[in-house]
Amino acid sequence: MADVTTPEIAYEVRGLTKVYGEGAAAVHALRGVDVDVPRGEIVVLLGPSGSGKSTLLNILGGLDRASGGTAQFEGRELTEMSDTDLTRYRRDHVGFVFQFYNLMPSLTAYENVELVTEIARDPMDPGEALRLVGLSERSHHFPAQLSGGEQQRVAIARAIAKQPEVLFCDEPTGALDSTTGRAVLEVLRHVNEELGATVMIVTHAAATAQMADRVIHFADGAIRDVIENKDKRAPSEIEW
Ligand SMILES: Nc1ncnc2c1ncn2[C@@H]1O[C@H](COP(=O)(O)OP(=O)(O)OP(=O)(O)O)[C@@H](O)[C@H]1O
Repeated sequence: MADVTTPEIAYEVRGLTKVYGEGAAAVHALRGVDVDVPRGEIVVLLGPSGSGKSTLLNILGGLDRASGGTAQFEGRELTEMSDTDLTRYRRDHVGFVFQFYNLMPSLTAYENVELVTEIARDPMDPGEALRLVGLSERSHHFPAQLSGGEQQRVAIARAIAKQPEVLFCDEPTGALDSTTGRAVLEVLRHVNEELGATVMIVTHAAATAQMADRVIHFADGAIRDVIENKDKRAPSEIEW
């Protein structure tokens, strides 16, 4: 039975700002962002280049720090955490997938995943992570022997192997053709359903919004609107 005390909101963000640089060179990447991210949802962030999507993702993922405002993860204030606590938060609770896969070329798919499971608090078996992304057959291949889509699936396996509550994906299909990109999105949907992980995806591929529970539109460092998607589709049904 579900724990009734478990908060249903993964992230509660209020008045979040981020300024890079100072004085005349200052860039206001976030100008006061308010948003709630419910647990277990697929959330897609859309908006023009430079509108602040990655900045928000990086702050929520503990890779960067806000300049002002608050951001709570399940009731814990990220903006007030020490560097040590933020590192622990990153290690124990969140996984990242980027446009470029950042795999170790000298290690097999299995070993790339294992690298993370060796230091994780409650990891799944690397073989299980690779099975979840449909790559059991290629476990012992090196990155150079895998296609772009397969390499991205290894990167996803590596990110989910530590069983994160949240999976952050920044342009996960940016380097892939639409068919391969769709297969990678299918893996993300599978991860969301199988592990119950909240999945946040920054993308320029606006059609990705069709698979989201919630779509956040950014413009000029702020959220323009948040739309609940009542007609959520499987990636295989997305119209590009
Ligand atoms: N480390 C940094 N130093 C200085 N400015 C930065 C830094 N990171 C981001 N910015 C600036 O902050 C603004 C928001 O950038 P961000 O990467 O969040 O936008 P984005 O919406 O994700 O864009 P894209 O879709 O192109 O990835 C941009 O003007 C960017 O140039």
